[in-house]
Amino acid sequence: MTVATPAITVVAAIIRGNDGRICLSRRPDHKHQGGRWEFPGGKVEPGEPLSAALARELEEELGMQAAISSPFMTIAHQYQDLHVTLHFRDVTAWQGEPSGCEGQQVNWFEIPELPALEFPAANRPVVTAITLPDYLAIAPDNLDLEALKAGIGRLDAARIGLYLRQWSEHAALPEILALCREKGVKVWLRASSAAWAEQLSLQGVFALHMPGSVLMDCQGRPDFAGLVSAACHSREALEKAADLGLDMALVSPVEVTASHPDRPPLGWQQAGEWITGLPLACYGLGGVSPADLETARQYGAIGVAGIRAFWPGSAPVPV
Ligand SMILES: Nc1nc2c([nH]c(=O)n2[C@@H]2O[C@H](COP(=O)(O)OP(=O)(O)OP(=O)(O)O)[C@@H](O)[C@H]2O)c(=O)[nH]1
Ligand SMILES: [Mg+2]
Repeated sequence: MTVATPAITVVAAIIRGNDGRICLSRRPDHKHQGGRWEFPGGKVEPGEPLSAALARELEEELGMQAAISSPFMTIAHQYQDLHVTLHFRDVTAWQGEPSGCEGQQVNWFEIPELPALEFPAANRPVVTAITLPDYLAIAPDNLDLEALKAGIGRLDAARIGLYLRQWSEHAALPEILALCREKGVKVWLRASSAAWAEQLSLQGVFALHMPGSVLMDCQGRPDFAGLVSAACHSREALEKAADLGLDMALVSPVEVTASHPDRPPLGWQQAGEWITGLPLACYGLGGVSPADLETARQYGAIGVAGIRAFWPGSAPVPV
């Protein structure tokens, strides 16, 4: 017999300082998930808008006022004793200096420090998502090596990652990865099979990306030290990616694309219904551009991806 556990809705803040650091607090020992670092926040009251709930919690817990927030990611998680729906929101403007009004420890951390901290189990996907770029550029097919290298040189590495769809078996791959490392560009590399992914020991690959067919054949999370993503065109594929414990998904096609004009698009509404709550950092792909980031966030994706609108052909992409 399964016993229903209580279910709560929580809103939590990703407080981003001007210097790029993130403000976290430590949960008091006696509370649920006590002693772990958390994104400050708390329970949403019935009928309360999420933004108002977050502003209230931040005033109560950290003494900061008029915090303006926007959606980043929603995760539903079943603890042994509690079901939580966590709405994580970005906070970039506020008044007052955050401090521990309830006696809790408060600290600012650099983003690369976050994955090593101890968080509640539900937080793993949002911590990963915070380390990811907002945009993912897919290198166009059939580029020659010089054009690829020139484009890499023009990528704004702080905001755009690079998916190499055609270069996994190319002799110049080590050279390309070395260039990306030098430029600080995070690289997603196509996994041609799950077995291939497991044999991979390339330096400097940030993430493995599995096409939909590879995901369907995959029996477990590939044994790869970096992050793993998958192409998902259905709710079932997203659930499989989540069940395998993957980190990310490229969800497509969100809109009609020039390359597949006959393929019916999902639309953001449908994509959002599939994505919201899953423990995966999702990028919307297909007929989208960098200007769609805010829309993507409204519907539960953390970023947007594509070829034409993202790849810097002869000039940097404005983001
Ligand atoms: N604030 C916050 N809560 C989280 C995070 N991750 C996570 O699983 N939770 C869970 O979500 C719930 C949040 O409730 P809370 O204890 O902060 O609620 P609250 O501020 O309203 O406190 P109160 O019940 O003492 O009034 C807890 O069960 C907590 O374990 C997180 O990053 N931030
Ligand atoms: Mg709280």
